[in-house]
Amino acid sequence: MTESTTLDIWNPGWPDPFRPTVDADDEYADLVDALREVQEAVTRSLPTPEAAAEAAATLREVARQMRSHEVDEDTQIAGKRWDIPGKAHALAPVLHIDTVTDTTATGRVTVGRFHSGRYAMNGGVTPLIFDELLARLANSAGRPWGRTAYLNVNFRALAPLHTELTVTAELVGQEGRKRFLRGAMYHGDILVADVDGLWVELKPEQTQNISKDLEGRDR
Ligand SMILES: CCCCC/C=C\C/C=C\C/C=C\C/C=C\CCCC(=O)SCCNC(=O)CCNC(=O)[C@H](O)C(C)(C)COP(=O)(O)OP(=O)(O)OC[C@H]1O[C@@H](n2cnc3c(N)ncnc32)[C@H](O)[C@@H]1OP(=O)(O)O
Repeated sequence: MTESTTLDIWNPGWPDPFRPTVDADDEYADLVDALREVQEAVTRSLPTPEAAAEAAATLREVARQMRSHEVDEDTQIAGKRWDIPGKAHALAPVLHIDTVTDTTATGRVTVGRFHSGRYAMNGGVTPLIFDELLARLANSAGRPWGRTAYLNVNFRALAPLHTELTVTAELVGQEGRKRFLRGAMYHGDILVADVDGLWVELKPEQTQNISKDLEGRDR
């Protein structure tokens, strides 16, 4: 094994982003945690053909079970649990939102190899994290719902895996329906990425499909 491949073999001392704190009796959140664990474990593995075939059959069986509980998008839980990091959506990195004021928000995120480019966070994942925190701020403090119009992300340094990163967001201006936000991601003192984003307040006819999604939103 080369030195580079040993760098990212699972280390029990790393923070574990795949098991966020949820109530033990919160079965749905636990299901999504389990799915995150599968995503990470599959990503990290090189199973034998037999083991791969066995795992594929097991996963297809789980998919079959879940299809028997299928609901429409208004009713699904994935992505709508505002009360837990990652909102119970297995693709989204588990972002812990610590503070949201009228004009600022902060959070923490740790990603593993599922979200890796190569030994660092994939460049498509960074905007997902910014979108989550900046959107939460853009739409907080009683502001009517707005939609992301742009997110201009600058990648300043590699974002390490298995390491807690801090994320900040700030509302820097408002002009009519437009809300301008800025955000940054840090590894310790190192600026990893920053972002400029625009949220545009929706017109009444644009909100028809989302009112149900907003139920349970804390702010
Ligand atoms: C994969 C991981 C997933 C994790 C998922 C987790 C959860 C998800 C699940 C459930 C979610 C739960 C709740 C969420 C509920 C709903 C919301 C989700 C929202 C999104 O996830 S969203 C996705 C990305 N988002 C889009 O899909 C936007 C597509 N787009 C549009 O919907 C329109 O485009 C819109 C509305 C943005 C504007 O359209 P409009 O017609 O209302 O606005 P209009 O033209 O009047 O412009 C007004 C003024 O904004 C300026 N302006 C507009 N756009 C600009 C731009 N790009 N650059 C510079 N300026 C711009 C104009 O220049 C004008 O400026 P001025 O007034 O000064 O002239």
